[in-house]
Amino acid sequence: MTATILDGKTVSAALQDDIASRVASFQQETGKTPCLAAVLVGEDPASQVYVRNKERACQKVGMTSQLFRKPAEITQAELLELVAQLNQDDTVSGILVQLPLPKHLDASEVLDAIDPRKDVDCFHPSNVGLLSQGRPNFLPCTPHGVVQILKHFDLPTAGKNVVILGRSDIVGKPLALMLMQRSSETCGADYANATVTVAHSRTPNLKELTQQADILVAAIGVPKFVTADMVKPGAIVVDVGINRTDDGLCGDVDYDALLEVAGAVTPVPGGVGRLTVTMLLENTLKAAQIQAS
Ligand SMILES: Nc1nc(=O)c2c([nH]1)NC[C@@H]1CN(c3ccc(C(=O)N[C@@H](CCC(=O)O)C(=O)O)cc3)C=[N+]21
Repeated sequence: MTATILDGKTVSAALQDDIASRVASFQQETGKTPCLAAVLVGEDPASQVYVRNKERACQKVGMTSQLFRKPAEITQAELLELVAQLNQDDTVSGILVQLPLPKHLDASEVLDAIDPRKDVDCFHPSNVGLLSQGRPNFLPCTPHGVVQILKHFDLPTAGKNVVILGRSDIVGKPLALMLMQRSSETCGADYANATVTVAHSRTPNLKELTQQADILVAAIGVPKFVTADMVKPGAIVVDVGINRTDDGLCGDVDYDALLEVAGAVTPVPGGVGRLTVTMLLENTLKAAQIQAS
């Protein structure tokens, strides 16, 4: 078998066209332009790439973006002051504080300080709470990107066994919440109603578990962790990992080996990462709409 390649670039381009036309309508109706404020602390090279991709994507759909670059030595109080200022700024629709932050800073306190109406990452506890109750304000960007790829290729999750490797607050946990959802409130009934298992570093007999998965999502941050013997023939494999190794960028799955076993697989780069950025644009437009109403 040769797996279908779930190309995120096509999906992303189609969604960005749609977002661009809705940005244009929003501008006509309100005279305003959605604006993303990104805060980048320190010089982490991966973060610089991501933030640049986000700025470029904003431009592409007709939104504005403002980048606030701060030295790694910024204090907690100074960072909180910046967030407070962006909360107050009526020209700023969405606020993103790029993670990870330097160790001396308390990331939770900073993220909790973001106005929930501008929380385009969907990290604020009130937005996470609403998501868990099936009445989301925003959908978190990477999990929403995973769903958009599945949707584009007509791969519904309802009634499927989904195994998620990784329990992070950014990917594993919120994706599990979304896919186990009962009804159509989140991404539609076809993209909910899954039987979800979340596995992590303390899960025993991992291989027996992953072999049961109709849809396997890897979000653990270990290069090529998922090998061909862990995958049920014909399964859909979604690779959320982005690892910088000596051989270049690679995901959490052994992509080349999986092509022979899986039914479908997302590439890295050019897979989920593309959608993460696009769903951030979606949320920035949503934030602008919330604030305009
Ligand atoms: N507050 C916050 N929100 C985030 O959403 C957030 C974050 N912090 N910190 C880091 C992770 C990671 N992330 C990615 C963004 C873009 C690509 C992306 O553009 N990927 C492209 C290019 C990859 C590359 O060239 O490095 C691709 O996969 O094709 C990937 C990953 C957002 N994150």
